Formats: sequence, structure tokens, C-alpha cells
Amino acid sequence: MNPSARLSAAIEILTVMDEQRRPVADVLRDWGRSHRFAGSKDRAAIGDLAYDALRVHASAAWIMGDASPRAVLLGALRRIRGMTSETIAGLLTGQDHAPAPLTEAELARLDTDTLADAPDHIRGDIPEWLAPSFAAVFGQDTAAEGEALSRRAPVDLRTNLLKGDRAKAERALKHLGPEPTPYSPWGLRLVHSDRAPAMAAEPAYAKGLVEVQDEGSQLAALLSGAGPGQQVLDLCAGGGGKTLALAAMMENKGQVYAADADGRRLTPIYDRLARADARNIQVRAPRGTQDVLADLAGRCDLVFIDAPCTGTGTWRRNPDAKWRLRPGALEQRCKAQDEVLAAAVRYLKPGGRLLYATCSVLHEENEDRIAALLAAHPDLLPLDAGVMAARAGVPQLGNHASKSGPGLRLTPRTTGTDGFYIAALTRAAG
Ligand SMILES: C[S@@+](CC[C@H](N)C(=O)[O-])C[C@H]1O[C@@H](n2cnc3c(N)ncnc32)[C@H](O)[C@@H]1O
Repeated sequence: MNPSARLSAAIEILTVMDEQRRPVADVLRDWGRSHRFAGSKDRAAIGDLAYDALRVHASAAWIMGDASPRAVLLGALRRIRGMTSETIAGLLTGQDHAPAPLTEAELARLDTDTLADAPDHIRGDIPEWLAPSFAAVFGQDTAAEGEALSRRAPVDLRTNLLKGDRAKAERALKHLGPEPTPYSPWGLRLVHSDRAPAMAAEPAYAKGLVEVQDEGSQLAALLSGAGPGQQVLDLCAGGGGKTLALAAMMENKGQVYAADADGRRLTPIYDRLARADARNIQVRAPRGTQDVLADLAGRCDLVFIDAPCTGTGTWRRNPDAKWRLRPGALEQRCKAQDEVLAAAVRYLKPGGRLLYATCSVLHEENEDRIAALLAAHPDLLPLDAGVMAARAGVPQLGNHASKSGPGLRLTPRTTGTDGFYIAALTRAAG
């Protein structure tokens, strides 16, 4: 397929998505199945176009004065890919499966390309209902923060120290041009201009020397202060991304208990821990009504909570999610966060640490939840963000301390990571 035909296919996919209100990934999969002539490169390129359109849906529609799939895609070519109106016009020939030629009005809109009068949520491609929440966190930087969340993310890798150091991983992946990440001592970043490399095919990945993990996730583990010999409960372990980082920090000494309310989410963990050579992880999957964590009450040095959240910090990787998110989901997540925090306290030993992390940037899911927990538990004390960062060997992260409570906030704009909130609390020694 030529670039023009790919553009037509992307317009078709966004049209189906709008009409059927389905996630883009589902529509792309079905499109691939019903267009067998399209090769993997075609499908990947069409997917990139559709995702780019979703990244900047609101601002692209604004500059085009039209929110139709065609208009949004044209606006995205301008805004994300920096194409001139001339280049875009060259794609829209109206022949051989190419979209119909640009109208005079479209041409004029592409040439003007202005967001000068647009409100912050349009300039930042933030859903309108979330604009007040973003403004509460970011104030005059709201549009810039939203814009950074709309751009493509690099691929970040975490070196698994159980298998080798970062220099070894860097050598093994030299052909991909890895750069050390700015904060995480284990991180390597692959800045890809086109398609992300297929990591599963890399021997360094297959042998467990590296894991794919955003630097923000790595920092959540690093800031927990996990160390050799500790008893650590990873209460929302899911697929085990943070569990593996914690096990490596502990040099396979002590114990990590990996739990999750949804046993199915834990399934990938078994293969991953074998590949990583992590030997101090016990998976505690739910078993009906049985309390599988009862023996850990009052015993843990660290309870790590990678809480369920709206994922507003991961919009770079999942641009469809931001437009699908509904106010009810935010309320549900806040409730789930309160529940998991309340449950976590029981496992802390006196002097133990609770680490709370979300990949959301909103106060509602972060500072507000910690404030509610502290109000209910006078025996919990917040750890100063600067102290937390300095103790973890990343004092520069202290600059990102929250201005509205304990903890710190990472964002693509300020730290080049996914958006994260990370806070630590200590249980009084008793
Ligand atoms: C952000 S995900 C975890 C991701 C995982 N830690 C990782 O690094 O790959 C949040 C997880 O919390 C789990 N969860 C939700 N409510 C919970 C609860 N009350 N107790 C324990 N786990 C819960 C969800 O099933 C989900 O797997």
C-alpha cells in the first residue's frame, strides 16, 4: 500500500471507531483480518496514523474547524508529523485509493494552523471534563503538560541487576542506540523516530537482562527503598513489572509477596520471574474467600501499592484511553484506591514503609487519597519527598515534590517519564 492508501485506511478506521464506539485496537485488529492483502508494515503504519490522530484529536479538530475523521487525520499530519499543506496535498490525489483532494477550506485551515484562541484543554488535548482537575494540578502549565502527554513515548528498558549491569545491557543492545535514562540507575532509553523495536526478538530481553519498563515505573520501585533481607508485600502486583524491580533491588534476598485482587492479572508473572532469575518472589494469588495474606499482618518492612488508577499519566502510550475515560471511572478508581490503602496498613510492621504509586497525575487519585488515609491513621507519617529522593540516590527528584501534599509527581514534560505520583508513609515505630 502506498502512503495515500494507508491514509485512506486510517480514515476508515477512525470512522468505524466513531460509529461503533469501539477501542482503536479492536478496530485495527478487525481491519487487518478483513484486509489480508495489507502487510505487517502497512498495518503498523496505518495504526501509527490512527494513534497519532487520537493523540491530538481535540487540537487537530480545532485547527481544521471540523472533528470528522478526515479532518482530524489531516490536522494530525500537520501537528504531530509537521507536514506542510503542500506535502499533505500531495498525498490526497483522489486516485488509486487515495483520499479525495484537499478542499480550498482545508488547505486554508492547514496553512493557518493556529491554536491562538483555543482554551488550554484543546491546546493540551485534554478531555474537557478533566480540564479543572488538570488546571488544579498544573495551573498555567496545563496546556504544555497536556501537549507533552500527547507525544509519542520512547521505549524505556530496565536492566535486571540479577543478570548484569547497565553497561552490559548497553553493549548487548548497541545496535538500537540505547542511552542511559536521566534518573533511574538501571534505565536505558531507545528513542525511536519511527517504529518501536521488537524487544521480544532481542536476546538481551529473551535472556532476562532487560525488561521493558517506563523510567517512571522504575523510579516508583527505586523510591520504595526496598533492600536485601526485607519482607515486602507488593499488594497490586498485576503482571509483576514492579515486583521484578523490587526483587532485583533486594538482590534475591528476603521475600517479595506478589498479590493482586484479580488472580488473572498475575498470570504473566511466572514466566517473567523465571526469565529474570528472580528467586525471592512468592506469588499469593487469591483463593476464593480465603485470606491468603493473613500471615503477613504486622510483618512487612514495605507494603508497595501500585494502585489501580485512571492512567492519565500513560496517555503517551495509550492515547485512545484519554477520550474513553468517563467521570464515573475516576470516582470508581478513587474508591478502589481508598480500599487498597486501608487494607495495606494492616501488613505494616511498626517502623515499616508504605509506598503509594499511581500512573495518574490527578490530585483526586493522589494527594487527596493520601490525605484521607493520614486522617484515618494518626500512626502513619508522611516521608518528605526530598528525603525520599535523596535516600534513594536520586536527590534531583526532590525538585518534583508535590506542592499540595506529600509525595512527588513525574510527568513527560518535567521528567521525561510517564506521569506518576509516588508517596511514602512510615508507620510509627510504636
Ligand atoms: C496499576 S495495576 C498494577 C501493575 C503492576 N504492579 C505492574 O507493575 O505491572 C493495578 C492492579 O491493582 C489490582 N487491584 C485493584 N484493586 C485491588 C485491591 N483492592 N487489592 C489488590 N489489588 C487490587 C488490579 O487488579 C491491577 O492488577
